[in-house]
Amino acid sequence: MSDEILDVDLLAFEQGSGAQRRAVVDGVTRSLATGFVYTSHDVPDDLLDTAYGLLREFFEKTPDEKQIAAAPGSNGQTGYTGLLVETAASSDKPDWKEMLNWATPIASGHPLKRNYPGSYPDQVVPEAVVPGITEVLYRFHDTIADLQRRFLRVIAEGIGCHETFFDDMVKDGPTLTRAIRYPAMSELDVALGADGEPGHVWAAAHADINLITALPRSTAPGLQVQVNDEWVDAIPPDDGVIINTGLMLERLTNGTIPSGWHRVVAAPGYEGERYSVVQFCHPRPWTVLAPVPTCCTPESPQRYSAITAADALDEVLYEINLVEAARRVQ
Ligand SMILES: O=C(O)CCC(=O)C(=O)O
Ligand SMILES: [Fe+2]
Repeated sequence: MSDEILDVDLLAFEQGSGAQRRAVVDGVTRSLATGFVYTSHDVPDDLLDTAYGLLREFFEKTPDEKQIAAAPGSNGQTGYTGLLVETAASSDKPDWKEMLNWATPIASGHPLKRNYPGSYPDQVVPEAVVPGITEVLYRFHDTIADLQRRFLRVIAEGIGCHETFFDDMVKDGPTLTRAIRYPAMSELDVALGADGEPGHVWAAAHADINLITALPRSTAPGLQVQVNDEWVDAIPPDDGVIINTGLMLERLTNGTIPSGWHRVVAAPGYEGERYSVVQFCHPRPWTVLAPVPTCCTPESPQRYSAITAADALDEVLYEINLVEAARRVQ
C-alpha cells in the first residue's frame, strides 16, 4: 500500500489544464490507498470561524441546556448526543466525546423523506440556547456538502466513471454534519466514577460508513490514520481540508478504494480539549451499492454483493450503539 497522504488541489482539477486535472486525479487515486487525502478548498474562513465560535458557545452550556437540543427517537441522527454514548463497532468502550449532528431539511412530502423517515428526521438545532446558530449551521452544511460533491467528481474520474457519476447519488442524500467536543482526558475518571473501566479514548478505531467524509478543521491534533498497520498522525497543510473514504465507497469501487481506518486519541501529555467538525457524505437511501463495472476485472473479480444504502446504514447505526431501543453497550 502506498503510505503517503498526499495534498491535492481541487481547484486545479476544476479550473486547470487537462494535464493539471489528470495530476489531481492521479494524486487522489494514489493517496486514497491510505483512505485519506488533503485538499485545498474555497470554503470562506469567516464561515468556519463563525460556525466554530457558535458551536463552542453551545458546548460550553450546562448539561441541562445541551439536553434541550437532544432528539429522542432520532438514533443520534440529529441534535445533541451526550458523552460516552457512541461506541465504535470494533469496541465496547464508548467514546469520550459529545456531539451535535444536523443536516439540511428536505420538504416533508419529498419521497425520500416519506420512504426513509429515519434518515430524514425533523431537525433539532440549539436555536433556543444559542440564538442565530441555525442559519449558520445550515449554511455551513450546504457549503461543505457542495465541496464533497465536487470532490467526488475527482474520485469518479479516478475509477473510470463519468465525472458526474455521484452527482445524482448524493443529491438530497442524508449527508450529516457533526460537531464534536472531546473533553480533556483528565476529566474521564471523574465522569466514570469508581466502577469505570480503563480503555476509553476520544474515538476508537473505525471506518466511516458513508461515501466520503470531510474534516475542515480541528482545534488540536489527535486524528490518526492506520497505514500499513501503523498509526500515523493526520496533519493537513495549513487551510487544507481532510477527506477520508468510507465503507460505502469501498463497496462501490469493489475495494479499489479502501475505507480509511482512523481513530482520535489525545497526544501523550496533552491536557486540553479538542473540537472538530466533520461531515459524512451519504448517498440517497434508495441507492443500490453494487460494485461499478469499471472496478470489476478478471484480476479483481466482484468481491461485494449489492445492498441498499439505507440497509447498510441501519446495520452500522446498531453496531455503533446509536439505536436507542437496542443499545449494545449501556
Ligand atoms: O474528530 C475527528 O477528527 C474525526 C471524527 C471521526 O472520525 C468521526 O466522527 O467519525
Ligand atoms: Fe470517523
